[in-house]
Amino acid sequence: MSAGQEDLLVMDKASVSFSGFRAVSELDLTVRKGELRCLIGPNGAGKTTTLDLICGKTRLTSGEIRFEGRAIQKLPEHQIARVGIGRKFQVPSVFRELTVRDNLHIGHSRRPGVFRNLLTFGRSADASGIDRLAEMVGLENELEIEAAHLSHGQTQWLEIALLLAQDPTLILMDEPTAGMTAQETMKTAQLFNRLRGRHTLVVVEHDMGFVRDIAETISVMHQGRLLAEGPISDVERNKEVRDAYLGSGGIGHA
Ligand SMILES: Nc1ncnc2c1ncn2[C@@H]1O[C@H](COP(=O)(O)OP(=O)(O)OP(=O)(O)O)[C@@H](O)[C@H]1O
Repeated sequence: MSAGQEDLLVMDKASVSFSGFRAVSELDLTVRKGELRCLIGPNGAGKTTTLDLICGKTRLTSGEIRFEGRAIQKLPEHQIARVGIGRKFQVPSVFRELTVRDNLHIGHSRRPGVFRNLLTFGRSADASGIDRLAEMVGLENELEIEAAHLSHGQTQWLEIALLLAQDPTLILMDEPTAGMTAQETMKTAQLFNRLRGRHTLVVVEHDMGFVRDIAETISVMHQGRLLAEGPISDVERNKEVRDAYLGSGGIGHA
């Protein structure tokens, strides 16, 4: 893909080696502003490592990562977060003993640092912002429930709301539907479709039904490299992708 004004994230021949093993190899990946990009591929393809490289958790061995035109690969992780890249990890970080409303209250403050947020806790509620966030993730009826009593899916949605509260320009998510019921997965697809265009998302997923419901462009990784990229119909037809990942039964059988 050629460089354009709307390119938000550009990985340019990004590589990382662990003790000589190339987990990501000369990866070129361009994500445009407002895009919802799915990253798929077999186990060990380098998908999580790619997210780690973007958010600065893992350092590039060679290559470059540009965000809004600026090279970020040498910035420390907290500064990468500050320039507008947010990552949702699988391990929940919600306050389990607090209600959904109180969790969102803490997350909603734009002031950096949880401790400062705790200091202002209860004094400067932005109720409408909290209600909007809760509605966005489908937790508007759970606002007074303690986070400890939420289902797995609801906890994940609260995590997403806490991330949205930080208003990152680019959101990275690793297997957001892992452990969810079929109904929760469906609701998560609806949520992602609501986020489409408002945020830029890079989502690593194995659940191909979910990918089918949300994806515009899919990037397929295999052995640290980009194997294919394009709309789901193109990716599904690609012989190399079928051989490496999807199998002969098509994308619904991955
Ligand atoms: N810190 C590390 N040290 C050594 N090897 C690593 C490290 N991180 C990842 N790897 C290796 O790099 C390869 C890519 O791993 P990665 O987790 O990125 O794959 P993935 O595509 O996300 O796989 P999965 O779908 O199973 O999560 C794997 O072979 C993994 O063992």
